[in-house]
Amino acid sequence: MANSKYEYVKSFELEDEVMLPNLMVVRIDGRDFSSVVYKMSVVMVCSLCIGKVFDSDRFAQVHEFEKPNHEAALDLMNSCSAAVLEEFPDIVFAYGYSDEYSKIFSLVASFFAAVYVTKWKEFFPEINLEYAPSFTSKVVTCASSEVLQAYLAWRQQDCHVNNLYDTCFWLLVQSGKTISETQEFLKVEETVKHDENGNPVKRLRRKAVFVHSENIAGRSFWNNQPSLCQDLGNFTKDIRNIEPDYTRSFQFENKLLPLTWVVVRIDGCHFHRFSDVHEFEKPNDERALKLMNSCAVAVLKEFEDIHFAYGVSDEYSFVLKKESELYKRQSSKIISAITSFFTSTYVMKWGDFFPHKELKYPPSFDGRAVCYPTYKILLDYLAWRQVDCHINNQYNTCFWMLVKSGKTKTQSQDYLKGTQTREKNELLSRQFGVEYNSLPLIFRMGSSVFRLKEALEIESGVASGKKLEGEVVVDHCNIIEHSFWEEHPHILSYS
Ligand SMILES: Nc1nc2c(ncn2[C@@H]2O[C@H](COP(=O)(O)OP(=O)(O)OP(=O)(O)O)[C@@H](O)[C@H]2O)c(=O)[nH]1
Ligand SMILES: [Mg+2]
Ligand SMILES: [Mg+2]
Repeated sequence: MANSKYEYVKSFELEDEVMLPNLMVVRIDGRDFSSVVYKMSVVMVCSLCIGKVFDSDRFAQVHEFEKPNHEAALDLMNSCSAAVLEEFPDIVFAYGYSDEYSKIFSLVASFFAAVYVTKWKEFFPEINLEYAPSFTSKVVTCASSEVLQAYLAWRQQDCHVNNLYDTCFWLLVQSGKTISETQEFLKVEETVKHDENGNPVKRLRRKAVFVHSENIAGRSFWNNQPSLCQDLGNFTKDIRNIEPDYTRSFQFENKLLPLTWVVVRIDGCHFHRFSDVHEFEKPNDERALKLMNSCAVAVLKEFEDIHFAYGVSDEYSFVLKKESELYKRQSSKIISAITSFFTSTYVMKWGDFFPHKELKYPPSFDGRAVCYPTYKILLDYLAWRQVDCHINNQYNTCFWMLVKSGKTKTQSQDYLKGTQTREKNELLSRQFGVEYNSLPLIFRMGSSVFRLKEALEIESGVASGKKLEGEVVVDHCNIIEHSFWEEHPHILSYS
């Protein structure tokens, strides 16, 4: 597809790969409640130290959890962890083993949040889930099994310190390996994704196994688990003291450059499949877009420092004010909190937008954060996204019109190859009687979300009303032209 003059903004997206032989530990810190250990390409272990479920007691209080441990709450967390592990062949497939790690940890937090909301009723049939839970996550890299051992010992120590000594441990059992009798073993081949031509891609989906151990970092436990030893390495000795250098590296947090505009862009994982399974209208499903918008509004209400958001298709970009000190600018926390909050809201609001459609499986989104040093580059970034929206929408509108008129997908693709904007508009008008510019703005412009500076009278359809100052609104304006920004200086430039 055509490049635009705004494409240069892509160069601000820095790579953040973890190289072999590092092991990746993804810790979902729903404020210290669980951790998932990955090997580069395969999730091998998920260790779950049960601590406080949420940072503040608010969530526990609102939902009347018993103290100190509410069994159903812990069971729900366990169940979500198992779901993460079982989901993993799919994630591995999608991201390969040297993809950006922000994608991986954000995806895990997002999926975890979606499963949490989905399973809530199973564990709390009597209690309403009052608001969207969110989780933070980060990656810890371990250069060897010795460091991993220290990491596990450190987490378990923390668990003991918190007086919550019950440590649960999940293993992924590899196919064909001997396993101890106590472990349940299941080998199921399932469709985990569809390729570009819609053909199912099958992989082995491995079942998580649940065991308890007093000391997950001990040789006696670890070395007796063939799947762990083989995939992650043996523990050669028991450790008494954890190297302070290791502990420091576990606590390291990446920070985003100060005084730059931070954009967190989230994108639906495999939404091609998700929209097929849920029979979204093609090329645009207004309800699906409005559900996305409503989640973005919730994000702006939850995170004051986000001043603007722009969404199209299955993605949303959230712009934080330059001076933001959210989570001390720790990128993993910012990315995972926003992504998981968006996802759990998506699941909670699904029924409002699709009252007659069941949510077939929990969706997930990945997130990344990019810093833009100047206001001009930030506006170019937003323009880049809106140009993309325009190009894709125009192409997709033509493509689906051709398909609906009887052409095959390949014929339609060939027909559109190399065509320019004007030719596509002519095609729509001549062959299908559709004036591109009369299509709904939400499809052509995408959606912008921001707070109002002044109270406003609005009229939308039959409903008219007054919007209050500071209220979060959704608009479908042209953000490429600078006139929008000049008319709304409060949104970004004067934050
Ligand atoms: N039918 C329909 N499909 C949509 C709509 N919005 C998004 N999609 C689908 O979601 C996809 C989003 O594109 P991508 O984000 O590039 O692709 P993806 O399948 O999500 O794959 P990854 O993002 O790489 O995980 C589109 O290609 C569509 O297939 C919609 O309103 N209607
Ligand atoms: Mg996507
Ligand atoms: Mg997308």
